[in-house]
Amino acid sequence: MPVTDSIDDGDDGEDSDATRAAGDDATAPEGDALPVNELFESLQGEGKLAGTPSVFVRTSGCNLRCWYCDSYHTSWEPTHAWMSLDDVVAEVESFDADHVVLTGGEPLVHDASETLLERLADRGYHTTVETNGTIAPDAPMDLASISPKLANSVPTRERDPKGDGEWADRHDDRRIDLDALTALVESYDSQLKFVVSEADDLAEVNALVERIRDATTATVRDADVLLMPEGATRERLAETRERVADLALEHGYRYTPRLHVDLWNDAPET
Ligand SMILES: C[S@@+](CC[C@H](N)C(=O)[O-])C[C@H]1O[C@@H](n2cnc3c(N)ncnc32)[C@H](O)[C@@H]1O
Ligand SMILES: Nc1nc2[nH]cc(C(=O)O)c2c(=O)[nH]1
Ligand code: SF4
Ligand SMILES: [Mg+2]
Repeated sequence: MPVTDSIDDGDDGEDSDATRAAGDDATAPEGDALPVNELFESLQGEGKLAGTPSVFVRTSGCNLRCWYCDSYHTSWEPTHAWMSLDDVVAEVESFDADHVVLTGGEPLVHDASETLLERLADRGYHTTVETNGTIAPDAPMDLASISPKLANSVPTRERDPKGDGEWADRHDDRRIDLDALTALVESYDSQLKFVVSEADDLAEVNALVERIRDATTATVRDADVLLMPEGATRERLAETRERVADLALEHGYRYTPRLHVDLWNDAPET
């Protein structure tokens, strides 16, 4: 019997866009497997571990639609090949790096991501999960790299890469889940990595950090709050990064570069 596609955009029964765009590869195989958009070795470009040689496993499928998403083919038009977890682990092991970054898309929409994290932990890898913070998993990870989405991410009609604004309300309703954020910061070593475009974004960053602090007994230090300039290309980063660095200084948060964009612009597998 064919196995139902498990790419989940978070909609019960409404994942047909993700499924169709993936073509023949859309059908999940039997057994533990993930829809993988790309798997490569690079330097971690973002966050506390920036500069660390790492293997990146990028899954396809997301429950949000940030207008600026730099991984368009995992969210707006997901493409992938299904890989068994055996093959994912074997490919990870073919590289020298001892750090693995599980990203997407939103990797935590897939149950198999939890199994993959267990298998990587068993093999002694340091794992980072890049997540939008709307889903709290039950799996080992060494760093939860949480990127809660601000209002500046909403794909309004003017900003929607597909032009119709169809996702705006759904994205806005889903982008902040305080319970998931609280569970993540309580369960894991974590960083909160906000994509910032304008000075006005900081009021929302400050308010959300305070809400998270009020909701948890875990300590969220200013040094765990990172401001990352919005920009998928060198050209766009040249417009945002100095402003965002100044905002980090002003508010006492950390600034994180996007090393991979500085080095390799928007090339795939970097
Ligand atoms: C493609 S996302 C995948 C993981 C997860 N869905 C998330 O959003 O955290 C990886 C990282 O890239 C960031 N990102 C995506 N597009 C960006 C852009 N245009 N400028 C800056 N950061 C961006 C996200 O905020 C996240 O930290
Ligand atoms: N080099 C590099 N570092 C990254 N850190 C987080 C990334 C991501 O897309 O999640 C990423 C990425 O795409 N490339
Ligand atoms: S949550 Fe992450 S993968 Fe999903 S659309 Fe936003 S940036 Fe892209
Ligand atoms: Mg990236």
